[in-house]
Amino acid sequence: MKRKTLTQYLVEQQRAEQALEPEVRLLIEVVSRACKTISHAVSKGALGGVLGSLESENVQGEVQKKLDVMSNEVLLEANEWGGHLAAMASEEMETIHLIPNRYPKGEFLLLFDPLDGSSNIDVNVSIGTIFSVLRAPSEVSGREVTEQDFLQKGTTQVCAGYAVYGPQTMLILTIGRGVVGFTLDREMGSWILTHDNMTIPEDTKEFAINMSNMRHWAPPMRRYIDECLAGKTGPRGKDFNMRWIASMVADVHRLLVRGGVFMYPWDAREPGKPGKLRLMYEANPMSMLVEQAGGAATDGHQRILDIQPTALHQRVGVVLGSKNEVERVTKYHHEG
Ligand SMILES: O=P(O)(O)OC[C@H]1O[C@](O)(COP(=O)(O)O)[C@@H](O)[C@@H]1O
Ligand SMILES: [Mg+2]
Ligand SMILES: [Mg+2]
Repeated sequence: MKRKTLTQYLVEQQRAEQALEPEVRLLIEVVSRACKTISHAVSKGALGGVLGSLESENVQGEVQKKLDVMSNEVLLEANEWGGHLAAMASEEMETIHLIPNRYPKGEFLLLFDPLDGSSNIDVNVSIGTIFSVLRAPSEVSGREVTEQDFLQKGTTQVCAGYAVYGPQTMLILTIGRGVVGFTLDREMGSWILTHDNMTIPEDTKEFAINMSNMRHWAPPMRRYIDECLAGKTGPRGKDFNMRWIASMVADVHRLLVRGGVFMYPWDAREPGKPGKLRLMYEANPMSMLVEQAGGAATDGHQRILDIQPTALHQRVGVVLGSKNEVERVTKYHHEG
């Protein structure tokens, strides 16, 4: 059986289903090409001179890795001239990146975490790129896009996805009609549709959380994990398994393939911050994918996609994955 390429899938969606605007199709193609370039650099590792850190810090005060900066540049460069975007925003840039005047402008906004899982780069563990596409508000025609234009709820995302650079390089995508996965065929240089309907089972026996933060969690979070750890003889009546890769892309990819619940909750290390992960270019795109796959995503209190952003680099607590587990964690937070 001949498998579909990403281009064939997108053209089909555009033609037969009227589910995809031509500009969004082209935009996805450009992002996917940039991810191929990043994947190539990742696979070269030390041979390509991409390992290690720079002297610089990003806006979040995190030391930048060479690959963080390189991936950011690849995405900016690839998307600048396509004519589909009004502006871009990235984890690695303090403020938004306007499309230079020498290029045509479009009506979409692209947000990305160019390299997710930075702490795993040098140790050869799966990392990725996360992206989200919004429509620029209609009033922007005739004026410059501002940061405010990006501050839209996750429910307004036009599409979202990620590339995971692991044993295989894959691109996982939603255009609001389920979740599909493509595997990079390196010889052909093509993304091939290999996972045509990714779904997350409602129940699971696997959780992902950084347990080293346990003493800092809020009581509802501790309650949930304590109950999981109690296993068969505890209140849940079953044994749980735990995984923590420390690359959100790889952890979310696992639960899109076999279910599970992923959590990076608020903790008391920095009580003023709602969480570690970023709403606009980590939590929102992943929440759209998870919901489209039949799962759920909350910040422990409310649906992530319903949160009204107030800042580009806003952080958020994250609980996402198998629906019944996410609902349980959220219920424990409501009970206090
Ligand atoms: O090291 P920790 O605290 O467990 O954090 C791991 C989390 O941090 C992140 O690496 C943050 O992403 P960046 O690498 O893009 O900053 C997530 O991918 C991951 O879930
Ligand atoms: Mg990240
Ligand atoms: Mg990153």
